[in-house]
Amino acid sequence: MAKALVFIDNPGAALKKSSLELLTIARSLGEVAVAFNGELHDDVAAALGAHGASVLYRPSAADLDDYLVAPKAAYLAAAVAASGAGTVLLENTADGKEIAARLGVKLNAGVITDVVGVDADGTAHKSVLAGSYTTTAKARTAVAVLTVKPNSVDVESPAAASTPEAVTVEVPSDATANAARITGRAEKAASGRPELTEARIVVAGGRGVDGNFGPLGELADALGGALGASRAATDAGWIGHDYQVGQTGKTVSPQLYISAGISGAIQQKAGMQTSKVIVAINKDAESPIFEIADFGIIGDLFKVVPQATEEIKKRKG
Ligand SMILES: Cc1cc2nc3c(=O)[nH]c(=O)nc-3n(C[C@H](O)[C@H](O)[C@H](O)COP(=O)(O)OP(=O)(O)OC[C@H]3O[C@@H](n4cnc5c(N)ncnc54)[C@H](O)[C@@H]3O)c2cc1C
Repeated sequence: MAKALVFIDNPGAALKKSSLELLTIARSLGEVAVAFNGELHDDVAAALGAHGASVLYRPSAADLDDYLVAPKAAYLAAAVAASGAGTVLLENTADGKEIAARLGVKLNAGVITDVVGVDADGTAHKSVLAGSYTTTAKARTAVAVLTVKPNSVDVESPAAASTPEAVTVEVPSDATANAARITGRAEKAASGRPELTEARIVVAGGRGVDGNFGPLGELADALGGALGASRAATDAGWIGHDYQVGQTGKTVSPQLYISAGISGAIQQKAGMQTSKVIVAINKDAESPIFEIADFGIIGDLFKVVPQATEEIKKRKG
């Protein structure tokens, strides 16, 4: 039976939705193994079993987080060899893509990034050219490495849970020798909102918010969503660059993307066009954002957004 290996870097106290999505894809490809790095809580190990993992690989070294990603790629290559996996699945984050690239070089494996769907035979679907085309690609190498965008598949649990076997993988002794060591870390203040690239709902604002993200923040909170922004808004210093969606910002693919006061330039679309449902609020009926919106509201966001928030709160009770 074909085997798929899912890499989960620092699973934390509870599995992220994006990890569950990778496990769902892995199960459609064959037998599932997980290679993780960092601490593994008992209930997370149980959740991995409940989502079909039959083997859990842990690195022999506990200090991989002290380096940039190179040693993680070396560990993962060893885990691929131990598991005999034909497909490796990682998150489509900057780190995930760098690990994938390094793994591809180490294993002479085909690497496909920005994946939004995987068929049972390993054919990957990816969104390209600012989301205006979908392409299919299949690696012809013995091992395929795929990085998958969050919110690409619905999470499913298998009928029967397994009790995974724990296996320690020896990290090659030279893995850290030439790797860049991290010399400092500063934790970002938590917003209390979901992570932008993981959120099921994103409320994004552009130049039209004119420096005031307050009403959009209230809508995001009423919906349990994340806040996003166009580059015009981040460049103006109204909100941090972390919030930027687009070609030079983050790529999001939520179930619902609410765009307010954003014109819909190609570079903005590049980061959000694969959203399942797009709602646009703009006072200019000719704005290009309406070309890709599923629902459009022509109006002043400072009138529309608070009304929507109030109505949503009322209905939620
Ligand atoms: C190399 C490169 C990379 C780039 N990368 C990115 C990127 O990653 N992300 C990104 O977003 N952009 C990016 N850009 C910039 C992009 O080209 C646009 O300039 C930018 O997206 C415009 O932002 P905006 O839509 O907020 O502003 P504008 O284009 O100025 O649009 C503002 C909109 O708000 C509407 N509006 C104004 N007031 C209101 C109101 N009260 N109520 C409702 N609507 C209102 C207006 O009708 C208008 O449509 C990049 C550009 C380049 C050249």
